[in-house]
Amino acid sequence: MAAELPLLLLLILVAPVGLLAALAFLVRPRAARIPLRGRHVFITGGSSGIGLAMATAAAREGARVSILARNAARLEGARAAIKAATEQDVGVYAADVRDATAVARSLEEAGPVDVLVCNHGVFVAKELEEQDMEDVKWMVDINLMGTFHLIKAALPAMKARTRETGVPASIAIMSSQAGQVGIYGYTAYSASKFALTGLGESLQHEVISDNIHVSLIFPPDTETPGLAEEQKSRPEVTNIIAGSSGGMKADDVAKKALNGIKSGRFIVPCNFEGAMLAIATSGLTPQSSPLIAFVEVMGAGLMRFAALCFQWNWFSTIENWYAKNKKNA
Ligand SMILES: NC(=O)C1=CN([C@@H]2O[C@H](COP(=O)(O)OP(=O)(O)OC[C@H]3O[C@@H](n4cnc5c(N)ncnc54)[C@H](OP(=O)(O)O)[C@@H]3O)[C@@H](O)[C@H]2O)C=CC1
Ligand SMILES: CCCCCCCCCCCCCCCC(=O)[C@@H](N)CO
Repeated sequence: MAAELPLLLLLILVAPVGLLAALAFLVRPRAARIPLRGRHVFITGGSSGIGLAMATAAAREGARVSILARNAARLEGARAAIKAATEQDVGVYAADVRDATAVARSLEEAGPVDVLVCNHGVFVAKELEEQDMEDVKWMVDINLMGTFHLIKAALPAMKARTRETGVPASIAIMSSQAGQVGIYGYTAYSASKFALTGLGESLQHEVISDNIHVSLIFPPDTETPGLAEEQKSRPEVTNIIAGSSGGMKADDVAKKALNGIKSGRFIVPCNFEGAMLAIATSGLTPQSSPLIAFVEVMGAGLMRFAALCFQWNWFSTIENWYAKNKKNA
């Protein structure tokens, strides 16, 4: 036994190092640094909440920032706020992401983009039975189809630009933790956000040869005008389950998002629960960091167990709430 002890210690030490070395060789796409200074960052939904926080932070880092949203007055308000905070002037484009022609026209006017942030998004939480099909379609049209319109319009010039400069570019897509796990009240919203993962994974394969990195960002509940509006009518059960992940401020989400973009991360979690969710849902997602890949490989079983505990808790919440409110009596 005593003779085997050094051997055992060696194995315990060597195995992880060997795994890490294997992962350093394996992980794809290769890690990249995507600078912001002096580059054109185009942010949809940049007039409010997370988008406005990202636009402000990017301007502060010396990027040339353009923002797109529908409401022209709110856009001008955002432009003035960013000017006051950073002394930088941003370009504003009034368009609805559902209108492919208007989106293309805005991108044409704004000029080639280095970092495209598809952040626009709408959400109304309701049980599907209570939700009108118009609202379902509205969320899918804006959150999913709008993102398609943007990427289709921006991609040709982005590719030409990376070919010309050799500097990597980024397409970032704002998802949500409700895009990693379906929860009560979010059938339509979750569907629109889960779909963005399929879009992003496939797109990353298609654009990697052009030195373009895709990032999917997964925030928890974040203090924004959008959340304040949502909370006026969000089902109580949704509030409780969404509370499993700690709320954040828009500025902190913006910082996490921009750091993820700059380091070319495919999956960008924003808080501790988000990091756990990312491991639990890592599946076949691209991964450029050997260290995070190591945590994913080692943590998989444990995170599955944690996930089952969360589901147990959520189903208990639902059961108790229905028992108390006699919904099915
Ligand atoms: N806040 C939260 O709790 C969370 C938010 N998210 C996601 O983050 C993103 C931003 O959310 P948040 O900051 O809260 O949102 P806000 O509601 O505060 O802002 C939404 C922005 O999107 C724009 N927008 C909405 N619809 C359209 C459209 N059809 N065409 C163009 N622009 C549009 C709005 O401008 P206008 O209305 O003038 O068009 C506004 O600038 C969304 O994708 C959301 O799903 C993810 C997780 C949590
Ligand atoms: C294995 C470990 C599991 C870790 C914990 C999981 C916690 C999940 C909570 C999901 C919260 C969803 C919030 C959606 C916010 C949003 O998008 C709306 N505000 C609309 O914008």
